[in-house]
Amino acid sequence: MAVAFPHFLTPEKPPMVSPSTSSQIEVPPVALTQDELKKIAAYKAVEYVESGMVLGLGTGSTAKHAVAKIGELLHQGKLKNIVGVPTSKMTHEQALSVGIPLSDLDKHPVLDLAIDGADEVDPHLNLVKGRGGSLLREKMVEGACKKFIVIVDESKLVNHLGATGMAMPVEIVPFCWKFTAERLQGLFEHAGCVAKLRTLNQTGEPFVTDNGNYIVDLYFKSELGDLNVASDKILRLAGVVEHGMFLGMATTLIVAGELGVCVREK
Ligand SMILES: O=C[C@H](O)[C@H](O)[C@H](O)COP(=O)(O)O
Repeated sequence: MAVAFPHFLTPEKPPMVSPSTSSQIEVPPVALTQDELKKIAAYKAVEYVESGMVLGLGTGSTAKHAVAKIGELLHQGKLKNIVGVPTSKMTHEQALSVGIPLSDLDKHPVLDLAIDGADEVDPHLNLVKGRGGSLLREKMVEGACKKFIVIVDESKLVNHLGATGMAMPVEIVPFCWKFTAERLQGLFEHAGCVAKLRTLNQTGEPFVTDNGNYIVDLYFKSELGDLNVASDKILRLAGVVEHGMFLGMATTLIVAGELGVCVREK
């Protein structure tokens, strides 16, 4: 499945020393860092960007590499007439700083392509997103795109969403958040769910999203079961704004790993 690294990335991967010049000692390549893998996936996704496109600009430590590369290509004149719709305040700032003209869903209700990272990706290209605090704007923007490319390093691949003991984020309104958190936990008692309000490390104050809401992270001890059923149950709860399961939305997955970069269309 893995394919060779594209030529523009080879400088990032130290060359093997040829046996003929190294007295038969082969020096193994230095392992790439997680950030280098994220950059490889992001740059691969940017190859899909064409002049004139309206782009959904993702959020996070992987998506930021794509935003930076798009800005660089615009600056070099290799891309023209790009309009970006950012999925967070942070991406809005970054996109402006690298010179990407911005718009929103009111002016551009249909987008050509979105590129964004994810916290988990399952074999059906379902995603968990929002561990960095963004999910609502991402879901709105990426749901309006004709093509949605997810970019990850291989550590994000899982067999089942939410089965790793990691957070499944749910954005809720601040009003009576304890009540909502308890009801969320109660929905998934069968899966040993524990619901925790996300707080800031320094102050212990609630983390506040770009939309002025709170996030409750759900932790499961066993498998969640049918994801669409779980999604419906969460969304039916008054007080919930959105959750971080992105089901059936991604059209393309780009994974970077030690063996290379792999592209999978849905
Ligand atoms: O809340 C953050 C977003 O959903 C990110 O896209 C997601 O958390 C992946 O972020 P990163 O690329 O930093 O791992």
